[in-house]
Amino acid sequence: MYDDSERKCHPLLQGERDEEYKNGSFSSAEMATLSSICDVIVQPLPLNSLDDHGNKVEESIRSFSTASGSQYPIPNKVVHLLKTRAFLEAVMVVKLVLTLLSTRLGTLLLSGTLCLSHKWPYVHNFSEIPLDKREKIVQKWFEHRFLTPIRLGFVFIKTLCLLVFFTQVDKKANNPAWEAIGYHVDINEEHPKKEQNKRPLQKGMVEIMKETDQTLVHSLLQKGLDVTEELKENICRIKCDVVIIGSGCGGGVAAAILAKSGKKVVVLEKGNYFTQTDYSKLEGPSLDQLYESGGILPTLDGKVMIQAGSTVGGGSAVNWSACIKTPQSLRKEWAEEYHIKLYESHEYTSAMNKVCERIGVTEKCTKEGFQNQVLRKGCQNLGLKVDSVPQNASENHHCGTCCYGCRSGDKKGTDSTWLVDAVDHGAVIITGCKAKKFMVTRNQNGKKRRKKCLGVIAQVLNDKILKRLHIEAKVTISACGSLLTPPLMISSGLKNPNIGRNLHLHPVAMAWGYFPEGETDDLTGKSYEGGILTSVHKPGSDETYILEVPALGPGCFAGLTPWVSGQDLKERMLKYSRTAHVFSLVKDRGSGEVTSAGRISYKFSKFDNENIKKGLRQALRVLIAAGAVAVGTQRSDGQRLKCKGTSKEEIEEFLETVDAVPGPMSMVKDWNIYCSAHQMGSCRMGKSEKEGAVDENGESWEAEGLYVCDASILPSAVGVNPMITIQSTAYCLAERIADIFR
Ligand SMILES: Cc1cc2nc3c(=O)[nH]c(=O)nc-3n(C[C@H](O)[C@H](O)[C@H](O)COP(=O)(O)OP(=O)(O)OC[C@H]3O[C@@H](n4cnc5c(N)ncnc54)[C@H](O)[C@@H]3O)c2cc1C
Ligand SMILES: CCCCCCCCCCCCCCCC=O
Repeated sequence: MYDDSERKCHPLLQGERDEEYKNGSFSSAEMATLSSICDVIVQPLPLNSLDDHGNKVEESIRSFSTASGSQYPIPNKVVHLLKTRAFLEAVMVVKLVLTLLSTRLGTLLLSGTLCLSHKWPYVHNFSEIPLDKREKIVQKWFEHRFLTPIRLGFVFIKTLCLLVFFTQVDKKANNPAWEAIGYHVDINEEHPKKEQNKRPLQKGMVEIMKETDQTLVHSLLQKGLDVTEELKENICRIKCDVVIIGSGCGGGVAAAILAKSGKKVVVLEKGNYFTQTDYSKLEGPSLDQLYESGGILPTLDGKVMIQAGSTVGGGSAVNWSACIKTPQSLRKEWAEEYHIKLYESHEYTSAMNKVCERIGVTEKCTKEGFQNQVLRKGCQNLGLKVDSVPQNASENHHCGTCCYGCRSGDKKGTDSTWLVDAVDHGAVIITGCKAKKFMVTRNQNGKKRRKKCLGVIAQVLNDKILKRLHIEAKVTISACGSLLTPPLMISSGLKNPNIGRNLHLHPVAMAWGYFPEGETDDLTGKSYEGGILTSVHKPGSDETYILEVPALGPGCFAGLTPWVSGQDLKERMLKYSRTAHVFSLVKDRGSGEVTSAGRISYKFSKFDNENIKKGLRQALRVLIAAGAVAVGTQRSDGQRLKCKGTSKEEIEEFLETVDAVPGPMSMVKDWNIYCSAHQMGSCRMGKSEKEGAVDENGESWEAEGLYVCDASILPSAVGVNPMITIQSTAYCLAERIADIFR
């Protein structure tokens, strides 16, 4: 257990909150209904219901079996997440479900005869119905083929309830369910590598959350910035050569290259700055503080759960360290089909080499974790190619929690590489600072572009500071990532039709396999231990899927697990530490749109569905070949197969039933939720303003002096983990911008 005085992590990453959770716009009746739905999702079971076949049941399992999702503050935290993280329609469908089920008539409408009894008043509210009947009602709605918005409301409640239940922690950073599911987090684990410099970016850092109206200007002046204050308008005006919005893969590289070229660079980052000594390894607080929308970012139809980083270092601070160079075939495609000659140039090859060198890419880790062992063993047993995945970390890096920030300090995100170079050359990073609008005017000389960008207006994310920042710069670079660069450009009045379109997600379908301790001794460790993504199966150039393994903490694992009954969910979670996931990632031809923050629509193409199906079936074959005793998919009906003693024919028969099923909003009985951690293409490069939002130098076709240096400019989906491609592209564009300056 942890003694608070010893706690060594950032308060924001510790998790527990003292203040009461308010219920917002939900009435007490609706809160009672929500609690009774959470009571179904995480269901109190009879004491010996999770018996391990008569063996002595550990006390932790007994208390896990009786635990309920209705326990305070779980429903209240669900409401808090809905209010703070969900898009409007999600809140509306949940509100509709709760309002209806809080009345007898509404419950009758949604539940039919299951809400009737012989006792007065004969028709009951949902929260008054016995648990077994409530479970039947929820099961019915999960497979209801009509009124699918109502089903989506139940799906959102299920996902949030499970995420909260398995990620909430007490003041000692403990969760009562973790012992039962075999999960353990030691937040006080010493850093194997004594960090040389506690906060390597400090000398260039202005952290808005630590400033006040009285201190901000002084802090900015101290960093050598040209700052003037306009008291009447409450504006703090900063002048610099280059302002970069976003400190992730693209922004970090651009900041380093341009600062090194002698330019005064200001980086705006809406997230906060955390270093290895701040990270807690706690899933809940880390999702909340280090991820866009707290890690809860579904597409508008609920079909894809999206994750993107939002902290200093952006995605590179939370990603899984896979460093795969841009495939030669893709470089050829981008050069020939999209006419982006950069990608067939030596300039780009050289940039990739410099990027790999700067972020310390190593070829092969010394020891693989459980899930990567499963992938490797299954591929080898099937005679499939399986490669090691280069990492931007040392070869003996096995922290396993890079997805919550690398506490070992071994992973080389932009926060410990490119941004360090930038501040070493005078760059200033302003955190907790959200760009709201580019300052765009008509271009007087009108030579290059109709408009000209003069800089950016930013909001400080600290309600104790009333000032707004106006940053004037010769060059403005948007590096907000594919989900947020387009909304920023659109809210600044830019109209190029490619802005916010052609969004690619690399959709991921997950398969799982269970490997009981002691039954497959060659597969050691637990699902959440060791290097996250160190092996990959790439079937071949004509295929457009790859197989890899994910990092899933208990909350995300449970949130993605199909819920078929309270008993089944708890039985599945008891197997958490020895359940391996293998995902199939598709180089998508389908695409989506993101024209305002947090509102993402996306459509799978027929081609993508075919490849998802192929990849998912192959993932299941790999899991079976690795020796899983049971395998399954994330399909809503809990699609699975017991493998022991199953014949090849039975396996193939099962695989025939595996498909790329639609999402929860589609009018089908069985649906699936996919995932995405790679977003790209929503402001793609093009050889004309018809074909792209920016030109081959990354400059907006509409506004002179406005550039984009993030994944949004990529012409299409990459097909492999994109970090090297993004950083190398940013490297080339920043060098070109520096040349323009020269
Ligand atoms: C969980 C996860 C695992 C991944 N694993 C890998 C991997 O192993 N290998 C790999 O190659 N790729 C991986 N990726 C993908 C890779 O990290 C991303 O593709 C990459 O980080 C995208 O770079 P970017 O520059 O486009 O944006 P990001 O790196 O996302 O950076 C954008 C930054 O801009 C900030 N921002 C946005 N809007 C504003 C605003 N208005 N004002 C101020 N700041 C703003 C955001 O807070 C964020 O910090 C992973 C991604 C995730 C989420
Ligand atoms: C509340 C449940 C949210 C669950 C989201 C889980 C998202 C996992 C992302 C899986 C995609 C992996 C893509 C490859 C990442 C490495 O490059």
